[in-house]
Amino acid sequence: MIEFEDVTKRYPDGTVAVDKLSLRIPSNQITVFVGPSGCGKTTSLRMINRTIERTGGTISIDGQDINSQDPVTLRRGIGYVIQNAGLFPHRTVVDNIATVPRLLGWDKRKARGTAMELLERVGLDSKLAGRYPAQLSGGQQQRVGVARALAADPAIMLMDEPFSAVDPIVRHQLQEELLRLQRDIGKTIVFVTHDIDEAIKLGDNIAVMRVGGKLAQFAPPAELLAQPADDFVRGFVGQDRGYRALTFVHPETLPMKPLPDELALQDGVPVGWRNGSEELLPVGSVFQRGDSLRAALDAVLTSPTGWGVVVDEEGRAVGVVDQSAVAEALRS
Ligand SMILES: Nc1ncnc2c1ncn2[C@@H]1O[C@H](COP(=O)(O)OP(=O)(O)OP(=O)(O)O)[C@@H](O)[C@H]1O
Repeated sequence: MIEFEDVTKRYPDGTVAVDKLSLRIPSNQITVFVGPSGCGKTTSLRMINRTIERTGGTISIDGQDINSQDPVTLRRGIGYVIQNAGLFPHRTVVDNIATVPRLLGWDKRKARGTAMELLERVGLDSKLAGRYPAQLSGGQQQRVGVARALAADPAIMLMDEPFSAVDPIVRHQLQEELLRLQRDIGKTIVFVTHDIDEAIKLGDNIAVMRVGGKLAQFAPPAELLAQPADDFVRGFVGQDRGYRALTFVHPETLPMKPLPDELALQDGVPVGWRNGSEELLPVGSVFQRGDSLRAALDAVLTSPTGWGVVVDEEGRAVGVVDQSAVAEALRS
């Protein structure tokens, strides 16, 4: 656990970036700092690895005050990922990833071996190992950044707007990959973003901050959406929080109907809707039994027939739900 107790940062010019911040960041989970520009997110994050020194209060990791540790040693045990990846331009991908293990004194072969494993783990082809950062796409660079931060197997990862500089599709992929990776590695991740949707998607807990470096609310996303602490949080979470909250509703009881004849299948996988002409209409989005009500609603809204298709883990259609069933679930 990382604990902030009355932590303050006053910059030399008098700016109070963080003001008496107290919170507990649980281990092995993703905690997201979110808030408007200038609210002190980055400052809070960087005080954890002491790249910014606090001016008041205490920060401890597993009960030990970080000021009692040598900052260089502290930093080597904490992965750090930033926007635009921050890769060393004159080092190849594999050498970038191997940076911290090499600093820790691992021999070159072992460090490179680990780097190659990590390359695969973050979804990159081993062929990219010998390239330089400028020869990669933005999304690939971010993946290398994540691999580099993971190389020494730190218990903690700090991520400062790591996916902000890539286009929305790549961003979505990187978010999915991070969640997949986290299911395997279970690190204590502290993630900074100004995007509430990203916070809701990734966070086990979300710390909403307001300008002046004050904590407005610390809660799991479902609670934040259902019970914003005040008007500031309500405004920040946005008008459509009711719709977003459906992400956390898992309707176990949506009545499913048998597959209608109009649904065309190929090896059980839905490929389109028949409507009397040669061309099939697109299926729309599909969802699985355990998915959220948001996914079910999306499926019925994007299906040209109003039937949302339910699939199994292999993507094979198992039934459909109709709009009235989803509307009923929304009311309950
Ligand atoms: N070196 C510095 N000297 C003086 N003030 C600073 C310094 N660094 C940051 N600040 C100020 O501290 C406040 C918090 O900055 P910080 O970068 O932590 O905010 P942030 O929430 O991460 O913002 P953004 O989302 O725009 O990156 C801002 O008012 C900023 O101008």
